[in-house]
Amino acid sequence: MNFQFMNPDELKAKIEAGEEIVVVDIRDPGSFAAGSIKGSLLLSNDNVQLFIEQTDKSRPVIVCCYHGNSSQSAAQFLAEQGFNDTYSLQGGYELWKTVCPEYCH
Ligand SMILES: O=S(=O)([O-])[S-]
Repeated sequence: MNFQFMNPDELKAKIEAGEEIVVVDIRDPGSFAAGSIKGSLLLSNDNVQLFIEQTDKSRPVIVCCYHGNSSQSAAQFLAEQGFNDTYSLQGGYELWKTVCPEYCH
């Protein structure tokens, strides 16, 4: 199973439709605290195992990083852990905050 790409407009549509998605953010905690996608959770080496164990693997997981590069390997990693529907957010948070400022906090 390989990851796919998702652009900010597609993610916004899923949020607005109330879809049961999981958005994870792999940036550093300071950046996450300064601004993140509404409803996202910070994923780090400290909590990734728990996340893998406790998350329904059929739910779509969207990985956010700074610019959409490192999220690709994280999305691939999660796909290899059994997640069936994983995505790398194109452009990362830097693009997200310009396209969807209403879904930032
Ligand atoms: O590699 S990254 O800058 O997209 S996190």
